[in-house]
Amino acid sequence: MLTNDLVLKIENLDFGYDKNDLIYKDFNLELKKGELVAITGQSGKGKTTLFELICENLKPLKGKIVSKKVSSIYQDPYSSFHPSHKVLNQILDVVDKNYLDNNLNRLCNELQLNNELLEKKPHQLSGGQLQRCSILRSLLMQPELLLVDEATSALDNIIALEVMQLLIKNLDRCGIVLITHDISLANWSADKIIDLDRLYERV
Ligand SMILES: Nc1ncnc2c1ncn2[C@@H]1O[C@H](COP(=O)(O)OP(=O)(O)OP(=O)(O)O)[C@@H](O)[C@H]1O
Repeated sequence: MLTNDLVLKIENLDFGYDKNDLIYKDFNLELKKGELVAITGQSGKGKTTLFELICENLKPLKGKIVSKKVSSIYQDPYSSFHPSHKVLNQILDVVDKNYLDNNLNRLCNELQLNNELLEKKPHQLSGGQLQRCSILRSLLMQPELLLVDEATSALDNIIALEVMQLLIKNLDRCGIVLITHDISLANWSADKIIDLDRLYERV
């Protein structure tokens, strides 16, 4: 159980795909509602692996991970939608109807999405449009922990900045773990940066 404002607690985590080659060794992380932690590091350092562990797709070799309600936004939005169903149906399937009725228009405006796009199937949208749909769905799910994996890299610069601002605006409701290669984005947005190349924390 997580108390108070904590949305994620990782305690003494050991993990490696090979137990003789650990990616995480005695790793600890606590995140509260309202906080954004950025995970940076070169390719292959274990950023995606951390998300897989938090989502319980992988099991720690040692230690414990506890989180509140998680939603994820991935780099490739086509991987988060079923190709043969309309985007809107794939949002309706996972979102509370009352919350959707009260928030859909506001969020569509903020994400610069028009309703007609939601009536289409994923492959009929551009990567950037579908990514904004994926962000819309995640926010409508009212997560307490939002995992964001390079989600703005498919968007052009201005929209990427606006989307990051929108995510940060939602911080009063959740905590965010952001994977990024963009050090200036990490510096600008994060309360804490974990650099997997060095595994040190800066507050
Ligand atoms: N299913 C798997 N089985 C075995 N090894 C894996 C598996 N998935 C990833 N790895 C290895 O674990 C290490 C960490 O991979 P991970 O995908 O977490 O890195 P990353 O930091 O997210 O990289 P990138 O920035 O390229 O996405 C890499 O060396 C990778 O080859």
